[in-house]
Amino acid sequence: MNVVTKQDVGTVANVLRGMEKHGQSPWLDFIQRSFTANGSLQKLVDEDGLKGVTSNPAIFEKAMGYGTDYDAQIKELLQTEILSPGELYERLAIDDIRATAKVMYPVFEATKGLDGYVSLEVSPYLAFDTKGTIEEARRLWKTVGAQNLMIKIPGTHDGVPAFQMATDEGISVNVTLLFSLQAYKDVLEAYISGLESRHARGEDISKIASVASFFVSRIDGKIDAAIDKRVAAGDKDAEALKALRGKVAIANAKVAYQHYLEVKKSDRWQKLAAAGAQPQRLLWASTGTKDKAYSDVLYVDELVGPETVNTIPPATFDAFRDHGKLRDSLIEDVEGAKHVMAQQERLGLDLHGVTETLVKEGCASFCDAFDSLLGVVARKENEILAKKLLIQKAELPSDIEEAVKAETETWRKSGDLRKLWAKDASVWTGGDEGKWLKWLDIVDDRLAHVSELEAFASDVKARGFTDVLLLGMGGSSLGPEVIAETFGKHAGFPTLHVLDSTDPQQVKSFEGKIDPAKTLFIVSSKSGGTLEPNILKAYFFEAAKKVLGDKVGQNFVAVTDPGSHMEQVAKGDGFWKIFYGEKQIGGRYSVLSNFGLVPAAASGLPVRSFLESALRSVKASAQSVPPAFNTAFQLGAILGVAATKFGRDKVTIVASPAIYDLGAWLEQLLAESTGKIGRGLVPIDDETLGEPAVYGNDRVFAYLRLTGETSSEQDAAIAALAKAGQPVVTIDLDTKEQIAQAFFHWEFATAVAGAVLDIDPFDQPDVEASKIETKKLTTAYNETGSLPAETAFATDGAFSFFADAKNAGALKGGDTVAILKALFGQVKPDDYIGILAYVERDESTRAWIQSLRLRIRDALKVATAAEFGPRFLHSTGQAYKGGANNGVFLQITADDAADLPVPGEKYTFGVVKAAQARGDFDVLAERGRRALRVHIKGPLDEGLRALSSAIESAI
Ligand SMILES: O=C(CO)[C@@H](O)[C@H](O)[C@H](O)[C@H](O)COP(=O)(O)O
Ligand SMILES: O=C[C@H](O)COP(=O)(O)O
Repeated sequence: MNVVTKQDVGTVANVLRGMEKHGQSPWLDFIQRSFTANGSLQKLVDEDGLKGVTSNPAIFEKAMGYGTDYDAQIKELLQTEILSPGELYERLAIDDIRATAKVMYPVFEATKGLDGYVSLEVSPYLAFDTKGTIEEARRLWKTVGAQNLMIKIPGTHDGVPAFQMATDEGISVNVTLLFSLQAYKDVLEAYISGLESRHARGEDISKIASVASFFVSRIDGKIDAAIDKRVAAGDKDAEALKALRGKVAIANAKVAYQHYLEVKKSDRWQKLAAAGAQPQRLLWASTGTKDKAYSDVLYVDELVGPETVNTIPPATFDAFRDHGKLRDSLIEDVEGAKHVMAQQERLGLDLHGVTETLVKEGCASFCDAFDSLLGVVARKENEILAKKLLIQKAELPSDIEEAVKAETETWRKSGDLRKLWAKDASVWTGGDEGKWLKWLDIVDDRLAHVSELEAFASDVKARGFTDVLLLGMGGSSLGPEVIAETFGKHAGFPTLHVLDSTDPQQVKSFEGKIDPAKTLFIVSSKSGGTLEPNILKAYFFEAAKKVLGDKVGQNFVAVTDPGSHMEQVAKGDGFWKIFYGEKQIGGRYSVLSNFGLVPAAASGLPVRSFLESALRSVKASAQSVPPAFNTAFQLGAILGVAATKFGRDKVTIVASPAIYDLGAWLEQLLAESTGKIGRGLVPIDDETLGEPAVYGNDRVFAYLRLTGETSSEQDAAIAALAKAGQPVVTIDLDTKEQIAQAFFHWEFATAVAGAVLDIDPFDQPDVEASKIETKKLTTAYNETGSLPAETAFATDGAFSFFADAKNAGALKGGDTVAILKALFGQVKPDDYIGILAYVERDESTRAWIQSLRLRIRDALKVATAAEFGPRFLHSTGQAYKGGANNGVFLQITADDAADLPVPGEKYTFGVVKAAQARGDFDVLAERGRRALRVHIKGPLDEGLRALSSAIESAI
């Protein structure tokens, strides 16, 4: 806009100034930071008599989306605050609006509140949301805090009630996106009603200003196009149609203005006017000429009239200054305008339909502009924050990449990410998903209460505990385990151990690691009813009581949901503290709630900065981030699309050695969330990478890479896989602390993948099924003193083989190698093999299972899962039973060298573990899975060695 050139001064500005004499105020449909800052806006006020400014999402997109005007402030804000792109945009926009309001304030004062306004629009995403609109209008009104502000609200069916409420509350509003006479009438009615209700309460109505932004040129754009089409098609009314070209928009505006004049005369209005009310002026918007065949000032020249505003885009402003003409055009030939309106109707141009379409398109195009604006802000934010955020890189074959792009665009158009944040279950199956989404807000919530956790940490330190032993399963143990394994011991704090097994040997080993008198026990169970933490609590409580006597409870802390059985137990047993979880968060999404934070604090992890790191991830996935820029969404879309459209359902998790245990947490999240109703993602964790040749076409590789401590073998293997055309997503963590970000990132991605898979990612129906089977068996044991008898279908030396009738039939029998051959012979390409070992999980068994799985993978070229029972029952077990039937399972049980009693029960830990294995197998069989159980008699290490060599011979 050439407003600052010298020769313009005092010469050609008069036509704009002259508008005032005709009762019309020229406003500017434009905002830009540099334009305000360098005095250009002031110059328009001084020289052209500019009386107001409007903005909209498209205007801010142009202002912020290009150039560097805002970069310095973005950097400055991000240095001290953790903001989402939406929050960042708002801060920038509000500063612009405030600066503009300051420039316009003298006009506001001089015109006694008639002019001098600057408009700020509510988020375009709220155009069909009354509640959201009024809330945002209130918030923006308060935050900007300028008398000469107008909040812009779209005049949609849902916007109008919000506008009425805002008026009633004393907020000045610019109602935008008005195209039809009827919509305008509704808006004026709402304005009057809003003023009336406020006046009836005795409140001042004289300070409220309002304009109704009636869009002009877009009407001609649509109507003219329809005319041209019909004329080209040889319409019989071609001449009459041609005569309407470029006429309907102005006629429509003139007729609307007549309505304004009539209402002003009404008694209703007169009463309000007497009480000091200001009329709601019509504001002509969309007044830039689009059709080059018309005058470039058509929609200014032809709409001049008293008590109106024209918000003019910069180029039109310049053009009007140069060659605009002033006359009272608005009230000229009103009959002619009515005739045009009647003609368009007679000729079937359907102005009604056109205006409805224009409202929808107008809302959609403001959303598009806002998406693009927020995308730019998100990109700038990512560039500035750089390594403070996880950095995700996807290397995808082109067909998957295209499909992910299409999925992204579907989500952008549907606004489903905003629905996800609004906890709208329609994003998934429309079931009760909305009740399980508190994890979206938990980081903010915990940060607000972080001082409680910090106080707990100092108390733990002060009490001088040497160890913390957490007793829990799945969602209650895996997050704490990642924290323990990743961060190790913090100086001055106890060492954190996590016990999630009923294997008697494993329980004993943990008991051996601690001194109960100097140990803080954290009993962790969301439901409070899970068997394992209850019996582990019973065991260690009794053990600790032996040394601590009546004070034993003081060494125990519970983390549980309010009202649970565990809460009662903790109260009854005089636990030192009870920390509560959130009922609206499922176990596997609970790591950033007290379930992860309490053990983290107890072990000395600085929870505040951990949570602040997590908050960065929350903000990076916020509802304001368009899907293309939301990396957690992208991850979820890749996993969902790769599984549903390309048969790549095995998510192979690779993690740098220092953060290796993230995979254990992640496999629960992915498997339990998605593996159900015959579909889902199968996580493959900790399977050392091989040559590209050992993989089929059923995988996606997710590489969690700690940049300072990478493994060159992993890097090379991943590079080779990407080169070979395997889909690879690499997520770089700059610090270990960023596992906090990874937690939220993956939770969000999993929720998205669940939506793509069209499942409920928050239930776990099949985990419950095996819990029920186990319960039946332990109850039977308590009643009869033994587990129900079972018969092996074959035995061979130290091995006995068990299966249901169908599996036993398929495996036939014979010696160990023959049976194993029959089992592995059933494996097809794209299947996976699960080794499910109910033995102590220690270094040597982990090394054993790892080497076995790799031999199987390399021989059969299928994915392998290496799991320990009963731990995996609360994790991947869900997918094995509920997901696709593409798993082949070898369950391993063994005689326990020694057993341990469970205080207060007839059954022992060994019995529980046996019941769990049998319950697990029964459900696998019942779900038609290919499965075999091998039981090892005698010394475990010998049995495992013999089993390995038999498997070696069988594959
Ligand atoms: O509604 C107001 C002012 O109240 C304007 O900012 C309005 O949004 C703009 O005039 C239009 O969006 C511009 O429309 P167009 O020139 O793109 O058709
Ligand atoms: O993943 C959850 C486990 O099944 C444990 O559940 P819980 O925390 O209710 O004891």
